[in-house]
This record gives sequence, C-alpha cells and structure tokens, in this order.
Amino acid sequence: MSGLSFDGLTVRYRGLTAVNDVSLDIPHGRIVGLVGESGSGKSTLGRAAVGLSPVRAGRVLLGGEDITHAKGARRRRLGSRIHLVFQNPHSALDPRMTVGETISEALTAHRRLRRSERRSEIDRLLDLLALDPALASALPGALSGGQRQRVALARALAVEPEVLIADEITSALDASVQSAMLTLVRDLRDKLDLTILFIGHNLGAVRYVADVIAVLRQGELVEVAPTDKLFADPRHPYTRGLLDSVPRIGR
Ligand SMILES: Nc1ncnc2c1ncn2[C@@H]1O[C@H](COP(=O)(O)OP(=O)(O)OP(=O)(O)O)[C@@H](O)[C@H]1O
Repeated sequence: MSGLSFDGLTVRYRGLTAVNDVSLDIPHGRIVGLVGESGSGKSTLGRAAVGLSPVRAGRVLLGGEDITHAKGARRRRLGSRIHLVFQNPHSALDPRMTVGETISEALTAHRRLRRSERRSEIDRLLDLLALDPALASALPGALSGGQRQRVALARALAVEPEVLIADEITSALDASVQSAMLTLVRDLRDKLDLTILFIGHNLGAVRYVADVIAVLRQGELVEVAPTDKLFADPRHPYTRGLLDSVPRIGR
C-alpha cells in the first residue's frame, strides 16, 4: 500500500514561505485534488513529493517511508514509484523524439526489456491512453495538445509508478478535450490502482476527478473535504469564493 502523505511540510524560497506547515494524506488508490489561486503553492507542494522543492521542515512519506530528502540512487529508484506529470503539453516532450522513442526511453530507464517486449509495451501504453498505435512513429509537432498530454502520461506510466502527481495536466486543453482527459485519469486510477495528487486551478475540472479536495491559500491548507461535501457545504470563506468564481464542467 503506497499512500502519499505530507506531514507538517514547509517550503521556503529564500525569504518566501511558499508552503507553510501543510499536512495532507492521499490514501492509496484515491485521487486528491489540490486547488488554490495562482501562487498559492500547489506546484511547490507537488514538486516537494519528488524532491524538487527546498523543504525547510516536515516530511514527505510514501507508504509510510520518509522520502523527504532522498538523494542520488535512492531518489532515482523512487522515480519509478512516484512520478510528476507537468503542466505544459507543448514543452513536456522532446520535439526531436518520436512518440515511440519517448516512451521507450522511459521504459528502459527503470526496466530491462528486450526489443520485442519494448515494442509490445509501447503498444500497450498507447492503447491504455486511447492513442492510435500508428502514432508511435509521429513527432510531437504532429500531435494535438490533448494527444501530447496523453503521450506525457504514457511516458510517466511506463515506469509503473504507484503515485502520480498531475500538475495542471488538463489546464491547457480545450473544454471537450479536457473532459475526455479527466475521464481517462479516473479510468487509469481504477485500472492501475494509482494514487493521484491532482493539481488544478479549475475547480470544475478537479471536482470531476477528485474523491477529496484540498484547498490551499497562500501556502496554507484552509479546507480538506470529500468532493461532494466541499461543494455542498464549503466551510471556509476562501473556498466559497473559489466556488463562486470558477466556471464548472462535467456537471
Ligand atoms: N523556484 C522558485 N524560486 C522562487 N520562488 C518560487 C519558485 N517557485 C515558486 N516560487 C514562488 O512560490 C510561490 C508559490 O508558487 P507555486 O508555483 O507553487 O504556486 P501555484 O499555486 O502552483 O501557482 P500556479 O497555479 O500559478 O502554478 C509563488 O509566490 C511563486 O512565485
């Protein structure tokens, strides 16, 4: 069982406290949404889970194991257990590598596979992400934004992670493409038994995908509640403000 937990986490950039004493559990097999205005510290918290934020205090726990300050070979090994998928589908992929090469590179980073196994794994991953196997030979420039984001997810899933940090992965997509992607994220969680921290500023999108929503404001958690409860009965005025101000989809 590999839930992810933040325990009293504080992250500081020089003088700025970007995340302040945040404790949050993402139980195994659940999707926890993380919302808040731009600059509230969402990405900083997500990046802390993979060792990319300057943690000043507190801990990041993966399946109960303290991974906060893992370095070197241990951090690389963790890379196959907990994985971050970035925001921007346009810059996330190397424009000179075909889709197949991109996925293949991720496959061989953590697993030893024969050429034929690699080929079938690439097909399996493309199929999992509802992408045409023929796209294996395409360059990112020939793909739509939604297809690129699916390839970025396929690459992340190639290492068979237990936990995914999805940082604004649907934000740059058109509404219709976005809702297909959100459905896919839920399907992937069910099929692969993934644990997901889903970061987004669009509450409507996060509502569609998350079991529980955590609200971050200026680096501090102001509210954590099951999704339905948060929408039916938001406790914090800041949450109520977010609910009022954001367009909603998937309802
Ligand atoms: N590498 C960095 N160096 C210095 N300050 C940073 C760095 N990264 C983020 N910050 C600052 O930390 C604060 C939180 O930023 P963060 O990107 O985590 O917020 P966010 O909620 O993810 O915002 P957005 O929705 O715009 O991505 C902001 O004030 C930001 O300017």
